[in-house]
Amino acid sequence: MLENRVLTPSPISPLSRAFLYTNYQGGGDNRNNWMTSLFKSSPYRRRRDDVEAEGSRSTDFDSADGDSSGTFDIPSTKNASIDRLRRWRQAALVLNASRRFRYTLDLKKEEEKQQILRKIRAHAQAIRAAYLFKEAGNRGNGTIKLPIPPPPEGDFGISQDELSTITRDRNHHVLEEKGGVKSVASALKSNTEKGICGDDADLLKRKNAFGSNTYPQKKGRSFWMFLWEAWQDLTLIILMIAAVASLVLGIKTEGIKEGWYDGASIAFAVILVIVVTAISDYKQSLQFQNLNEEKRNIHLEVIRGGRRIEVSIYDIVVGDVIPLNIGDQVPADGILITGHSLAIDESSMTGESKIVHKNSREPFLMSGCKVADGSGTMLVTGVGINTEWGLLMASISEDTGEETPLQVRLNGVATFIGIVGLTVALLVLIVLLVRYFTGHTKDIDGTPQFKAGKTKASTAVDGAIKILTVAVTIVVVAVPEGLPLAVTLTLAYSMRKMMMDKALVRRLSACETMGSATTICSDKTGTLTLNQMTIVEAYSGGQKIDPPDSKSQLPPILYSLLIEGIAQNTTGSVFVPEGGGDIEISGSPTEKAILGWAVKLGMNFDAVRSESSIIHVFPFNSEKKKGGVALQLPDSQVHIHWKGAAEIVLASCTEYINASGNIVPLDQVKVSFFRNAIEDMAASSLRCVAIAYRTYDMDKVPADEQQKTQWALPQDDLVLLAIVGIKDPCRPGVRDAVRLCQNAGVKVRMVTGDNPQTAKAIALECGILSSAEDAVEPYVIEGRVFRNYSDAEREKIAEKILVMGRSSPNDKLLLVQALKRKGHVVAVTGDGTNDAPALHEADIGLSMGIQGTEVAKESSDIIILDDNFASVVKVVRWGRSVYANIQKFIQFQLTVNVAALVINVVAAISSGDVPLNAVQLLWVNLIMDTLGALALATEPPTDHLMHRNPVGRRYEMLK
Ligand SMILES: Nc1ncnc2c1ncn2[C@@H]1O[C@H](COP(=O)(O)OP(=O)(O)OP(=O)(O)O)[C@@H](O)[C@H]1O
Ligand SMILES: [Ca+2]
Repeated sequence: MLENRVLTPSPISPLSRAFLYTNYQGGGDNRNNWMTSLFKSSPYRRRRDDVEAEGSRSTDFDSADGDSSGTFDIPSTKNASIDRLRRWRQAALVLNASRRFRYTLDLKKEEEKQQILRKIRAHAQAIRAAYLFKEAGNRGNGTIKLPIPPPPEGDFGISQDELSTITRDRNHHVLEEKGGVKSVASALKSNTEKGICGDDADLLKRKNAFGSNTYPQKKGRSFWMFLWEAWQDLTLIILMIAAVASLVLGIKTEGIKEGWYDGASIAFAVILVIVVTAISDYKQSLQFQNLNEEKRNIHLEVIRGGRRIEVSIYDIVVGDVIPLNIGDQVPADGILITGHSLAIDESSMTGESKIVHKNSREPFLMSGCKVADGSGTMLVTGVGINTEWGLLMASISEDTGEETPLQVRLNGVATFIGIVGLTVALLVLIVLLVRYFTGHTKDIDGTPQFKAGKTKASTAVDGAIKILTVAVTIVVVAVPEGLPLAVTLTLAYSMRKMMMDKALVRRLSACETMGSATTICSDKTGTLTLNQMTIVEAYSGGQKIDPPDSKSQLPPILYSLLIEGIAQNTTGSVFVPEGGGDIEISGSPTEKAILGWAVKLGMNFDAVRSESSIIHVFPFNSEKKKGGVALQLPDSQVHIHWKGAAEIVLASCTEYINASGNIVPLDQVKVSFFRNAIEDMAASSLRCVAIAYRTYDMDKVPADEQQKTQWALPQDDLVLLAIVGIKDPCRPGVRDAVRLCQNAGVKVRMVTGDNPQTAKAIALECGILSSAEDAVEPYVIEGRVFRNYSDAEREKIAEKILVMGRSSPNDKLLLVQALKRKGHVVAVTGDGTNDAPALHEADIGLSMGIQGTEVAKESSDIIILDDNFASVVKVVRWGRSVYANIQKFIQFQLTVNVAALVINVVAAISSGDVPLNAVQLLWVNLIMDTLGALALATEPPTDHLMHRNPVGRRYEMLK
């Protein structure tokens, strides 16, 4: 059971408190009903894109070859309509809908969530009050105590109520009255630049005054619920009736001492089945709850005491200053402090997929939304239950309502087998009845059991019931109830094991799909390499700087421009502890490498940053492969700095600063000098970044705030300042992992944003390319070339591509589509926000746990927690073992089922009696279905699995 996450009662506004008092009459339950009716009352319109979003995650279950042939298809597209799923569900003979489809995509729950959201928006205050009330009721153990928190302000200059009015109601007036975001920050004893001081006492004080960023979790279903559900199974109910009948019959015919055996052992068998099923289901629901916990526990950076530290989202407090970057989730309600081209996707909260630009006129940020573009910092003003997100999270229980394609298909198989069993049982029933009533069924001494006119009616009925019990038992044996159980068990087991291997499974179906993957398109940076970057080569002033951090080789004017560009044109930061100690550099690995180099060159980060002010930012993105910033200097000069992929930035340069500090034109000779330098560095697997700048007229800078946000920074006629080569070593073990994949028939392709030469060098290093001779088109291709092909051409060469360099996220998507059209089962890794489409399109999307953005994680099926390619390969292994185990289980089931059925049918027809009686059959079945499932489902994978070719899109389970 999940413990309640709220430790301290969150403070509530006077209004809510008034509400509590006026409504306090009947206790917690009333509140509950009132709330559910509130949630229920609005008519619900389902949004089309919601359905599609889910539909695209579900699979295409229509297949020409039915289940009877034993052939299965991995659906070729994720974009099957949800209706098909529905149809399929209705088509199956459902013995117990609730049990069988527990892990099915739960449309109703989705609808519920949307409704709740809408209601929350309308009744936020009232619902919050109701929650706190219910909480208090629960805590008080029946005796209801009203939560009267200490004065909410504590010793802060502003109350939660006022903060809520500002942020939640988007009230500009109150914000202005309070003196803007800076004054609000100081009222919260925070600082818009340095954040809160963040020691334990401070954090505690904030949690007491404003609550913590947690919400009461809806409790999962109890064990008794699972027991209750497990027992509502048609077969089990029939068996229960059979047990009672047998008990009555037995006692009547053989007396109380001996006659209870049969009935009781049937009953015992049934109880055992129910308990095992319930325990297994319950354990799985706990596992899913843990997984959800894990999924929600996002780690993010906050600025405390001027230094960036990583904390869990649950530890965010009011007053915190949080840097926001593209792909992040807004972790709490807040006000924007500074932002550049910041755009927020509010669709998860408002339901409209609209990107909202945030600036000083529209500074209110809502928890749970995603950063679609740009960057900024925010001041937290509301956490936990005081935000709409918190309320939403508190009101929905997240049961992973998913059934995987394999489960759905195997349900079909189970149904088919069930129908065969039913037919056979009917046959046996008829044969036995006919034999019995025609006097062909004889006792051991040879006298017929039934003689027309002589046998008593009650004896005849007894005889008929016995025959009926045999028939029922045959049905029960034939129906492989254990099959869905086995599949769920296998999936849950491999999911748990994958977790230990650093893969967090977001979608259960990914476990099985991964087993049939035929190709993996992997990122380079961070996945195949360590993502620990350092600058090892540098070119500046028209020459090579050796060693790269020798400041003396740089003319002063070049040095100061370079340092200015690096310090201002970055999303990272440098923290110098006051009392001495190691300098802390934070940011993306590339940024860290460049900042680290500048620090070694003698940069004083804070000092350089205070010398000029930022007018406008063009954030780095993987599409353009460069990022820029416009600076205003004290003398009203404007500098525009660019930093990005070396050959791209170099192409925009017309001048450079030479060794004596003069700006000189970049002639043909110098251009080829720099080009060669880039190629040399790339060939030794270095990532190349160029830094350049230009001056600009202040008059031409748009004065209007609105126009400025649209301003495209001038990006030509640049002056080259430096080109650096960054080393990012290959991960140890990647070479072996790649080889393992190749042996297993899974082709590994590298899709990277880096220079094709760099990509080639790394690909050779980790074995994706076997020799330098292979490193030619089409095996190695540039994103731009691939992009410009027609669909048909792309399809033709896609299979050959091993390395794609200088690719944009869209190229990745094109490659995935082409490969899928060729019939591949494609796994794709990605970390960036714009990798989301490719991750979504792929059969299995894998996102990176460390470097991955929230957006990428949400579009993925599996999160690789350690960003390591070797973990991806482990997932393949586990995926394959899912198939192997289910195959074994089906073989085992069929063997026993067929044997039992054949023996009984033959015997019934030839001798009128069955050699295996109901109790015996039942126990065989019991062991087979439950314990057999337990045993076979949890077989670990063997190395043998990785020497086979992948099953691919078509595979056979029953042969
Ligand atoms: N922060 C940055 N500032 C400026 N340039 C950068 C930055 N990060 C990367 N680059 C440049 O952009 C190029 C590619 O970046 P991109 O984000 O597309 O690839 P990546 O995602 O880092 O690599 P991969 O696709 O292998 O994971 C790099 O080769 C580098 O030259
Ligand atoms: Ca069975």
